[in-house]
Amino acid sequence: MSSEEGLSSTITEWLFVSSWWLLLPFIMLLVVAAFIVAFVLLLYMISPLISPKPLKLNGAHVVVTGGSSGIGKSIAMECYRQGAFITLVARDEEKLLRAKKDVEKFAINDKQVVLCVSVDVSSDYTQVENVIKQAQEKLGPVDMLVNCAGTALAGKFEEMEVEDIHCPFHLFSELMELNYLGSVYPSRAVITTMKERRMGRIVFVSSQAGQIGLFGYTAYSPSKFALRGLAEALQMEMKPYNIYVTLAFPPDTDTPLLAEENKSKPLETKLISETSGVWQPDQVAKILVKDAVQGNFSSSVGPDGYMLSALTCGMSPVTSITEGLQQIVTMGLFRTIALFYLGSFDSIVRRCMIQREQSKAADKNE
Ligand SMILES: NC(=O)C1=CN([C@@H]2O[C@H](COP(=O)(O)OP(=O)(O)OC[C@H]3O[C@@H](n4cnc5c(N)ncnc54)[C@H](OP(=O)(O)O)[C@@H]3O)[C@@H](O)[C@H]2O)C=CC1
Ligand SMILES: CCCCCCCCCCCCCCCC(=O)[C@@H](N)CO
Repeated sequence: MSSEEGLSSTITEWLFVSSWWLLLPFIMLLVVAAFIVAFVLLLYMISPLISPKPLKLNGAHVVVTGGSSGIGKSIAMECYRQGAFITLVARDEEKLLRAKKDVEKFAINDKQVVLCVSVDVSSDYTQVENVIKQAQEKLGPVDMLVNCAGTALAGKFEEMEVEDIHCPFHLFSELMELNYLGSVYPSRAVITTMKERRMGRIVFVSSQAGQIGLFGYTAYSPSKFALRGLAEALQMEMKPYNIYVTLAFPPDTDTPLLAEENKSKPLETKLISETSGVWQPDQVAKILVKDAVQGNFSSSVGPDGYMLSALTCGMSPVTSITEGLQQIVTMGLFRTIALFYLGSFDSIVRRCMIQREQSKAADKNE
């Protein structure tokens, strides 16, 4: 037997006798995996085309409504720390001046300025337009607007603000006016210049209660959900002009507003909100500013915030490949987890109701 014959018979033997084809599924799996890896790599290669160019805060003019307290003040401090010029907008002038002093502590050069303007962002568009004009004259065109002025009140639907006979739904319209229109007006006032300059950032501060409707937030949640519609529509209009919109969803944050809100918060709302904990305004501000600078559409805080944003992304714009891939992969898993959360929220509500009825019955018996 020649050596050639020997070789071919070994090959035939290997092909037909040994069970190499058992490996076939694994080989196919490998090929599929290789394709997926190549696809993801390709996506990453084109990602700079999708992701916006980061905004340079150094020397930029940042307007923060609600900048005299809480989250807004922390946002102003964070931007100042990165070299920005700040305009603080709120009503109470004394509070504004105190906040200005706090923000100025974070200066990184001696050219930086903090300007205070007192206006109600929700009552009259012309007034808002005028103060924005004044601010632009003093500190230059607005590079970033943060709409943070807002308020909250929790309570049961049928128990809120019935004492005002002229407008029984006073609270509902008030929250809509401040939280929604109070963000529309300043945004409208800065958008023309931003479009002309082909640059800018607009931030809306919604809430986790703007992602899910929660017990006690029948007035508050809608005012925060409304911001999402505004942000999505505005982003689609503004993208070709290189203007990026960020919608932030903070969890409970340790501010004067939360303290005030807690005084009258139903027990159900308290117990449900505890799920995602209480955060510090500095933590929230740092994340928000980073996302706004990068031009990310949504900004969330903490693991619950992350899950909630991935779960409720819907048709909102995607600003990075990583974000899109994460949403695709995690959607089903997060919905599964969410069902357990929803079950536990329902049982909190039921338990509180039973407890209330029992204590009512006990009171009657006395
Ligand atoms: N704290 C929390 O748990 C969370 C808060 N948020 C949202 O974050 C935003 C800020 O909240 P937070 O920092 O806690 O609140 P604060 O009450 O601490 O600050 C609110 C700021 O808004 C200003 N403001 C209120 N009404 C008006 C108005 N009509 N015109 C102009 N400025 C106004 C206030 O100043 P002045 O009264 O002098 O006008 C103040 O500077 C709100 O939109 C809130 O809904 C979202 C999620 C969680
Ligand atoms: C996978 C699914 C995860 C689900 C997690 C759900 C967590 C729900 C927590 C809701 C907290 C609401 C905070 C509202 C804060 C606010 O806006 C007011 N404090 C304003 O003052």
